[in-house]
Amino acid sequence: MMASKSTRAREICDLAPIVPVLVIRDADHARPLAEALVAGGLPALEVTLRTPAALEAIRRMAQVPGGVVGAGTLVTPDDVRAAKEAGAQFGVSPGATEALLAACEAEGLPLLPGAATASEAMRLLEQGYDMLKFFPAEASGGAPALKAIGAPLPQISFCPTGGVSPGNARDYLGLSNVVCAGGSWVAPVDKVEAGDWSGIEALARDAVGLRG
Ligand SMILES: O=C(O)C(=O)C[C@H](O)[C@H](O)COP(=O)(O)O
Repeated sequence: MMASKSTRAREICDLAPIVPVLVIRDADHARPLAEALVAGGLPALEVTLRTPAALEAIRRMAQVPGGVVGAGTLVTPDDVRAAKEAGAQFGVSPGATEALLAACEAEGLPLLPGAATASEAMRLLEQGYDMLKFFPAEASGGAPALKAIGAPLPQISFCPTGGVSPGNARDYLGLSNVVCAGGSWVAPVDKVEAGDWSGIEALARDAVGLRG
């Protein structure tokens, strides 16, 4: 049995029930946004590499006490190197390729790799990863699908992401193979653009209450 390569990713997923998935257009929003989410009880933050501001946002969020900032949307080895250089403490990818896994291992960046099927999850398990992102969660069958995958593969844990909302998060968080879930609803674009940091802190607090 290979040693787990997911030890650090699992620790990060254990920090809170929800990992905010962040799309940041203006790096000036990064620090107050991270402070609001951390204050609300969500310390693990995933900044998607989907905007030109993302790497600068990671740099700034990495300065926020109590936060653990990661880079999402890792697709290529160049993404991995850029994320690491910006100060990301973990990475998240929608799927997994040999090149991506090798780059994360070479850079020492803990990775939460994406899988949507039993075969994808089994291939990652063979390579030492037992904490995975279930993506796209709702489109792949939601909590019933993840529960069914977990029956024969109880040694793999998941962070479902994609379509997770306050309305369905409890369905996922109640599964024995779910450690946390990812979601963008805790940082809605209108609140970020308006600088409504207290509103975002309140959304984070509500998200923490989804477990239990
Ligand atoms: O960009 C990435 O790295 C992704 O993998 C996609 C995100 O995880 C989902 O877009 C979040 O989904 P929503 O919470 O439904 O908005």
